[in-house]
Amino acid sequence: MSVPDDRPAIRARGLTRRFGALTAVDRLDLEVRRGEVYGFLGPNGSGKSTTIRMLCGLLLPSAGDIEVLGRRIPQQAEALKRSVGYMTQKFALYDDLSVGENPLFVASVHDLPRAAAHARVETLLARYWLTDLRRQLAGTLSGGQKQRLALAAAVLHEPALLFLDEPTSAVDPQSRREFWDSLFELADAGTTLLVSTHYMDEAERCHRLAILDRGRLVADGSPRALMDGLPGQTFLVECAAPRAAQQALAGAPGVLATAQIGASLRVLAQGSAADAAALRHALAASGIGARVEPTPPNLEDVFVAATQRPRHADGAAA
Ligand SMILES: Nc1ncnc2c1ncn2[C@@H]1O[C@H](COP(=O)(O)OP(=O)(O)OP(=O)(O)O)[C@@H](O)[C@H]1O
Repeated sequence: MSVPDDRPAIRARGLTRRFGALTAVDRLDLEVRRGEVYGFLGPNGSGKSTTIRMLCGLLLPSAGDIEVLGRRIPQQAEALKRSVGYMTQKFALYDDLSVGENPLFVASVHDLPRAAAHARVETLLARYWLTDLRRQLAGTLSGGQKQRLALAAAVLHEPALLFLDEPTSAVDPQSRREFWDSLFELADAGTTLLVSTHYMDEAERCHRLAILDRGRLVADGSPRALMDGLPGQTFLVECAAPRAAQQALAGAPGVLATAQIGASLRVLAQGSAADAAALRHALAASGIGARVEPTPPNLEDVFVAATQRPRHADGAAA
């Protein structure tokens, strides 16, 4: 199905999903352009999977409007089946079918003619480095190999739009990088991708992304725009006791957010209210000697600021 050029691949307005008393997704507005790699970043339970499942037509919204590839969801979800692919962190293929048999089975579900199915499966096994493993049972593959096979199955019917829900959470760093190279190959060929992740380096690779927190969209834009739009100044604090330093700075004037990264601490502070000297002073008052230097903001800072501030604002820590 072709989509008119001027229409986004995904548009959602006021998207909401309640489970009993819990509002898992809260009045979400979203727009994903055609051909872009769009990221969903958020803490555990922030509503990423629930949103993706509603956009795919797998879960009914409690409220709101969704349009995907020009079709209204959930009303026209059936008509979208052929244009959309879906892949989750959980391996959804058959452990006791081989690497070659799994995508052939998926092809039969999509009613692909036999000869075309065989040709397509060969192409995909080669593209995702699975040809030599074709006779191996899927259940015996490594995490990275399983994800490549799952990707092959998800794109078998050449969907215009692919949803990926934390696709790399069970794979090693090198496999994660290779997997993302494959995602960009798909995007270069015109596929729109919406991918949720916990990993900052993956989010940074997206063309644009949305940060979710407790079901709400708390920031969206390109990684660059989000970093440039961060209010205040970021500081790197290096000291022997970063945890104690974090506690000492938590209530200090002008400090918006803090996050311990390895042995150091990143601090987001309001421009005029706190500079390096003021932070050093606040630390010294708690008996902590530290090196404090301004540092360029990164996506982690954006994430911490976006997901910490509302908690301070309304006092409703999850
Ligand atoms: N079927 C369900 N019934 C009741 N509550 C649910 C259901 N599905 C999700 N939730 C709740 O909705 C909230 C959002 O969950 P969701 O899985 O969408 O978050 P997530 O951001 O994908 O989390 P994670 O990163 O851990 O996968 C959570 O509090 C979760 O417990």
